[in-house]
Amino acid sequence: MTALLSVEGLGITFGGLKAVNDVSFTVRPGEIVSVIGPNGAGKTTLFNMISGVYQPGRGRVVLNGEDVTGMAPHLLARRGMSRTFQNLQIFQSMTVLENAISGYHLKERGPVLADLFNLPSSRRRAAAAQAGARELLARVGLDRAAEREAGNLSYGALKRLEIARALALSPKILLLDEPAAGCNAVETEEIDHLIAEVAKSGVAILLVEHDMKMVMRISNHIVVLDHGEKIAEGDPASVSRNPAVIAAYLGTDAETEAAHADG
Ligand SMILES: Nc1ncnc2c1ncn2[C@@H]1O[C@H](COP(=O)(O)OP(=O)(O)OP(=O)(O)O)[C@@H](O)[C@H]1O
Repeated sequence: MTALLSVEGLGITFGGLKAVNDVSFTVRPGEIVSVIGPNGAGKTTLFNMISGVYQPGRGRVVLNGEDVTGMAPHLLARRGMSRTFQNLQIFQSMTVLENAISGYHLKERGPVLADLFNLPSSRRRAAAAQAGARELLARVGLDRAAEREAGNLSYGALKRLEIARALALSPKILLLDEPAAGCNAVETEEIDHLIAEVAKSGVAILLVEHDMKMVMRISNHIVVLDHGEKIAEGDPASVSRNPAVIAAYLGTDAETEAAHADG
């Protein structure tokens, strides 16, 4: 199957620091690809370039055959790219349902006058958004919490709500920035299942995550960054055995040990 997303030689420099340098990889429909690496490796910066938050200094982002390098997030959303952020972007004082509905408004902005005068077209859009939002809440296991204030949800439930909102855009690819950060083991497992289910439906998933157990469990493919460079990529088993990866996480002693073990 051909790539849905191609990242080609992407790079950016901040005041002389090559935060990301010449990084390339691809993501296919239904595939779960994770980007890992030690703190400061460049994961979030890479995400920000792919999702149009930062303008890359070098390289290209190709989505579904179209060069979308540096394209604004709302234009990427219309082309099928949706993302969540490391810090929750939930409206705490709104209900769970209202939060899910807000995802639809990102996509389906109708004419302002129609909304202002509450015309039938505007009412139809609102009803469709509400029905869609309820379906999404069922999909992420929050249907029974629809009328609750979002601020009263557990952290894991808030993370799932954020994924529901991103799914309202009917993405072809979903970028998840640390979806399990701050979650306990049970909540992480719920998010695991949700991500796997979304991928199974054909949506490509690109993930940045620190929880290594989760990454190893759910990823089809892993890209490893260190100091802005891609130092390895492959399936979970090969990446976890890779001496360069072990060294990046644990220091050079581990690299020496791994080299001895291999030799
Ligand atoms: N806007 C910015 N201006 C200057 N330097 C930046 C900026 N954003 C990131 N950096 C630097 O770029 C490097 C990569 O940072 P980045 O946040 O992408 O790493 P990360 O792998 O996501 O780290 P973490 O795992 O800690 O979230 C770091 O050295 C960071 O200090």
